[in-house]
Amino acid sequence: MSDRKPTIGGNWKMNLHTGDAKALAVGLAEAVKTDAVDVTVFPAFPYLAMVAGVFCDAGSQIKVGAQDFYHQANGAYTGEVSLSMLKDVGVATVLVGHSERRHVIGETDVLINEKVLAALEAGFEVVLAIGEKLEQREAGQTDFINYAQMCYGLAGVSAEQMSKVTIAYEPVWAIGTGKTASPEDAQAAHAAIRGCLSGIYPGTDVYATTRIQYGGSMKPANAGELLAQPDIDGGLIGGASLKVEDFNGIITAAQ
Ligand SMILES: O=C(CO)COP(=O)(O)O
Repeated sequence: MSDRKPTIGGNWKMNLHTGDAKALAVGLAEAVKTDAVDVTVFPAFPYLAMVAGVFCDAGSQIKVGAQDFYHQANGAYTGEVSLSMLKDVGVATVLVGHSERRHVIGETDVLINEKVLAALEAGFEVVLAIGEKLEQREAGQTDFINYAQMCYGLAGVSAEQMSKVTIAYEPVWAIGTGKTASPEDAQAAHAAIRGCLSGIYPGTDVYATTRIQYGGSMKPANAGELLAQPDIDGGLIGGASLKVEDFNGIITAAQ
């Protein structure tokens, strides 16, 4: 067991509306009482303020994060949301580089890096998601892809700023598919990611202090084994974060 505090995120993706988002937030505020795990949920933009308000009113420790943002301060960027707007509605954490933004929306490594730098500059906590596609795994490129996505994503990020960064390792083939990386495979990838961090930040303790979450079909039934691995410090959960019982089951497994 490392002394890194476990961190569990719930990525609600493009799911839920006012009624069920509120019910989920209220249910989580009632159910999640632990201080032993950092818990953050990532609702869709229209519900950020409402969910933050529910947690604030309930005195809950659960934090609210945004699934995306634009890195420019303001101006003519139709459809985009800035970091200062997010701060304004109680958001202090942002997700960057999720595979759905990389591979469905088409975000590049350059844009991902600009977002990471802007968010850290603005004082946000950043969850940088990385992970290989199935064909890359089958070609034996898992560690290389993770290394490359981290090198691009973290370019210009100082060792000091890394205290605000969490890495989320999400093998693309495991997301929403019901296929989870085995605890041994996930541990091997996480250990390699930690090795990359020691290469990117030589002579520092960044490799030891940075938290690395696993994401990809994590559920209460498999969370215990995954979270017991020495280099897995938490989870980034999609489907199972949409039900209080399932999400809280994973949080309980992380304690
Ligand atoms: O993409 C994920 C979290 O960001 C994982 O999604 P699932 O838990 O639904 O596989």
